[in-house]
Amino acid sequence: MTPRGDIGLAPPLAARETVVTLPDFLSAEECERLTAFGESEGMAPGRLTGGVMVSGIRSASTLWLDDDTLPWFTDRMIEGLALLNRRWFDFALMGFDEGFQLLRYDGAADGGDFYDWHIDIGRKGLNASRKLSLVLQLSDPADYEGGTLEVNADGTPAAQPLARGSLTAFPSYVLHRVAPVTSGRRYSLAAWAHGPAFR
Ligand SMILES: O=C(O)CCC(=O)C(=O)O
Ligand SMILES: [Fe+2]
Repeated sequence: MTPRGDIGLAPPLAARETVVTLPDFLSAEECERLTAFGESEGMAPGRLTGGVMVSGIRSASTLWLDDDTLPWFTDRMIEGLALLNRRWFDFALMGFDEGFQLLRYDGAADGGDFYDWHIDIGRKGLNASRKLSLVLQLSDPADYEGGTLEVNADGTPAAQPLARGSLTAFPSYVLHRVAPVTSGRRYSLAAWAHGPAFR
């Protein structure tokens, strides 16, 4: 029977994956450039998500970067996104419509900064068109304890690689969290590729 419509016509992928990490996406020196930039601009502490106060969901300091803030970094992210999407996701994507969010999680023995279980797709504005989430590990894992990014795609939380400079990608409808940082300081950067609704 001849398939109707475009079913079965997806381009060849390396594999279909839910969570993919590119190790060594950035060098240690490039990670340092990003965190130093964040500190020079000032990172605002807060418990914000989607511009709304949601006390208890997230505690972290943040700074938004526009696509023209650090052009070298934007170029790298576009390259990384193209590679990830071509090889593993094959989503219809338009771009990084909301820039990039630099995050700082400060540790405390009695419960430091964290980001509790959530998905990145929201109901309103740009949050509604998020499709692929990207998380960049900017700290040396020796600099903090706790703070592991866990992704729960199949009922079991899976700890993602901590290595500095690695880039982890997963669909924005997948549950994930950052465990509380119990000592030291962890920096990361989150980005979202947007596009037309899943169908
Ligand atoms: O900091 C991280 O590792 C993840 C951040 C995150 O999940 C988010 O900003 O939506
Ligand atoms: Fe998230």
